[in-house]
Amino acid sequence: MQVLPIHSGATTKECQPHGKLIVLTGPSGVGKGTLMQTLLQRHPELYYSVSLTTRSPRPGETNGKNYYFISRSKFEQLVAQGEFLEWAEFAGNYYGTPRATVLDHIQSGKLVMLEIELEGARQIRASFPSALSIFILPPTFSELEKRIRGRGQDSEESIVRRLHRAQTEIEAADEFDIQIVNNDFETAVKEIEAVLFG
Ligand SMILES: Nc1nc2c(ncn2[C@@H]2O[C@H](COP(=O)(O)OP(=O)(O)O)[C@@H](O)[C@H]2O)c(=O)[nH]1
Ligand SMILES: Nc1ncnc2c1ncn2[C@@H]1O[C@H](COP(=O)(O)OP(=O)(O)O)[C@@H](O)[C@H]1O
Repeated sequence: MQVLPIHSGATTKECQPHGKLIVLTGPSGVGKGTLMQTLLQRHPELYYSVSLTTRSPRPGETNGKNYYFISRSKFEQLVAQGEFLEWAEFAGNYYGTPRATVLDHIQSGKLVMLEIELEGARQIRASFPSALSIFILPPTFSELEKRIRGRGQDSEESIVRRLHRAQTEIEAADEFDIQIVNNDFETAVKEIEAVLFG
């Protein structure tokens, strides 16, 4: 009689490849979006989680690519339904990370990238301790202001709110796993690549 082997140890679920959650945070204008774009171009295997926001699209922004642009009432409904992994209000608008798509992609073995502000990054640290968080710092505060103004896409009111918030955000840099100064752009990309890919 043939005896069937008894399997112990890992379940089927545990045998599946597991991805990782990577959080990129830092003040507005520091270069997070530009760094992320470059990383995605160079590493198409990364999965970028497109957030939902109540902010209006900037010229050139596309629904579903940069953000999903939705109304405040829709956003609040999704919050009530528990659809966000994290969410926060920033400079008068809501921003949030869709829970289901992110968890699905981690489960399927992807490196999932979030580009989010401080409060959301703190929520991820609390609810997802295995996530790796990277804080992007400007070389100086005046360079940060130069970048936000140079981008030329925000109203004066919005710029002032972002700069005010930036001071608090920069003070929180040490809460995160890794700090990278985005002074020379290419150096900063290489430093993030070293963190992601060893
Ligand atoms: N908490 C949270 N913050 C987000 C999310 N998506 C974007 N943000 C952050 O919200 C802030 C404002 O984003 P945005 O209006 O696009 O302005 P920008 O970062 O100055 O270009 C930035 O710090 C983003 O990183 C999200 O899903 N959750
Ligand atoms: N290392 C850098 N040196 C100079 N300018 C930069 C650098 N990184 C990004 N920038 C510029 O700074 C501005 C803000 O960058 P952006 O990616 O929109 O920031 P964030 O997404 O953090 O708000 C953009 O005009 C971008 O081209």
